[in-house]
Amino acid sequence: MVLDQYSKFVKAAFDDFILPTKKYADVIIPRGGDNHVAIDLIVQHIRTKLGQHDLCKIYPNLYVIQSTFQIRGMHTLIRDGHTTKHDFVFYADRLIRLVVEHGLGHLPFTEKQVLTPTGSVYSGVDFCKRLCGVSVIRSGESMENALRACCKGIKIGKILIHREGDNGQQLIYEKLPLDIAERHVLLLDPILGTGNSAVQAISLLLKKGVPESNILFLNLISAPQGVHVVCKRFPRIKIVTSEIEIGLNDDFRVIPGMGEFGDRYFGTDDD
Ligand SMILES: O=P(O)(O)OC[C@H]1O[C@H](OP(=O)(O)OP(=O)(O)O)[C@H](O)[C@@H]1O
Repeated sequence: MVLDQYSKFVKAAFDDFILPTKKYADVIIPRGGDNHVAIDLIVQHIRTKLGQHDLCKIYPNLYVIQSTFQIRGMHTLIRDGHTTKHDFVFYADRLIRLVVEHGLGHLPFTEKQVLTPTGSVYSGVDFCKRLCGVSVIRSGESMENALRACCKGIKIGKILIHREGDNGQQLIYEKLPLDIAERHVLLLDPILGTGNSAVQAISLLLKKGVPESNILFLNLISAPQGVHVVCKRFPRIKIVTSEIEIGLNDDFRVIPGMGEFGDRYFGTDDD
């Protein structure tokens, strides 16, 4: 029942977009009992969605992939702390594949005509050829398979950045294709938190001669703080993400987030 009202509420809030959400929630679902928790969750969700909408308006190079119930379902599973490693990897991989495919859609293309078996001409496009991936070790490596599955034989470079809290970022290791400056670069890291790791990684790519507009940063979740930091500093890079988060906690971890992505994906957590 509450969910039904919630759907109507979400639709109305988005249709009108000007409704003061909390007040509206109070009117639709009277407070009291379990509804109190439901309202808070709804308000939190709407705030995130409205914030996401605002961020995309502020930064035209930020792309949040269109949400569907399948995508919400995948997020629900990978964010659930009780999800098994096997399921976490399976659903993270599904989401990553979607983000990668979406990201590739932002690459330039050339027009191409082909002759179909019926003898007709099909006016299509040719894929952008000069590409490479760069994964931020370690979590970014989880995105390499999806990129390889979409781009046959793609070169993939690596960057290792040591992270401590909200600062202390330090570049430890890098191995990049020698001709990276002539390529479009798909930067891979599932989490954008404070943005400090991304700033380090992007700065290195720029130092190697990659034009800012040739960088596409692909991630699963982005905290608004990280989006502000990256988009303000590098206004020409594109960010493709699947969800915008509420923010960061006192430890500079993304919330609601999904915990330590690398540990959960590679099975190095304690469980
Ligand atoms: O935006 P930031 O605040 O810099 O945080 C994001 C970084 O944190 C995570 O890596 P983590 O340091 O947890 O290492 P891991 O990939 O080895 O798990 C993530 O994969 C990013 O690289």
